Amino acid sequence: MDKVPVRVDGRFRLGDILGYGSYAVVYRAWNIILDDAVAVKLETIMHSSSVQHEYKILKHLEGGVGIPRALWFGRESTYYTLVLELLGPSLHNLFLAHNGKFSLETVANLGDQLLSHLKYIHSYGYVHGNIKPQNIVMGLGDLKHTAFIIDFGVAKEFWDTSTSVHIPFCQGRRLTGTPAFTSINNHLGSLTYMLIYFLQGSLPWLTSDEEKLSSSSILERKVNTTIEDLCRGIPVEFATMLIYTCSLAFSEDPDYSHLSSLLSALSTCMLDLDQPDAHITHSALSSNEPRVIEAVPPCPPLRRSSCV
Ligand SMILES: Nc1ncnc2c1ncn2[C@@H]1O[C@H](COP(=O)(O)OP(=O)(O)OP(=O)(O)O)[C@@H](O)[C@H]1O
Repeated sequence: MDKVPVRVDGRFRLGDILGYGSYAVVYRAWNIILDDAVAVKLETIMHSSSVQHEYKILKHLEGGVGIPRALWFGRESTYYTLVLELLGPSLHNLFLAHNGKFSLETVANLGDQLLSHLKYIHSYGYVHGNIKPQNIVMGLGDLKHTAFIIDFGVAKEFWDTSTSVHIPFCQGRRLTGTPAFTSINNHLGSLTYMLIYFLQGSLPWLTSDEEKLSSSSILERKVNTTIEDLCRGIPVEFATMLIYTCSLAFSEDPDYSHLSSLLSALSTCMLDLDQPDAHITHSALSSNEPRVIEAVPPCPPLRRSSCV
């Protein structure tokens, strides 16, 4: 990385690193004029800029719950720079801090919030394209229970606003997103995988860090994993969600309220990620015990494990 500037746009003084991505490094920074903390994302200048693309989309989505505010975009020395509102820890980091499992209430609450954010993003004609634990962060202060979706670097318009037509289906395109969580047929599949991952503590196609699998090996493992195996021991609602999202046609509008009602039935309390996450307690289970998957409900032929 080239020498990192001390200040951006004369007013944002850079501090420690908050996180790394494949395109950019994100710093905590201080707005010396407003006396306010912000996040600054630096991307080395190349031909096209993913943070510029991200800025454009965030401005378009501005005001939505769970959408980070974009404060400034510009060039600073050899970097494209995006200044964002400062947010809290990612679900990836919180998951590690909670010993690799979240409670059912936490997962259902997160799922419900994220469904509503995805519905909002969808209503503006975009798909996020990279839903994974690193790209969901919690807010700070009064917003500490609000989940935010970050990193719109590979988000795409699926709706041609000039013609009001859904983009056509194309085969043979390179995979965008992250192989472990990506769901080729729809973005809701990635959300469902992520929720299952939080409950199960892993996914069958995830391996230890040492064993780096290629995208095609991950895909093969996904195709060979049945929904029964993936959802064993967790409430049947997650299998229902997966079957539903897998059955969606490329240009079909998802029924968000159906998915949300599945999760609301499981979410009876506030999300609390501050405390170490207690696993589902006996008392929580005894009154309104969620049904775990024993037999998977019928699903459309040939779709059973096609949600890759
Ligand atoms: N607004 C923010 N406030 C606090 N932390 C943030 C913020 N934006 C990003 N981060 C942290 O920085 C990390 C990397 O950010 P981001 O995912 O946007 O980078 P990227 O280069 O686009 O990543 P990717 O490789 O997934 O495309 C995040 O996982 C998060 O921990």
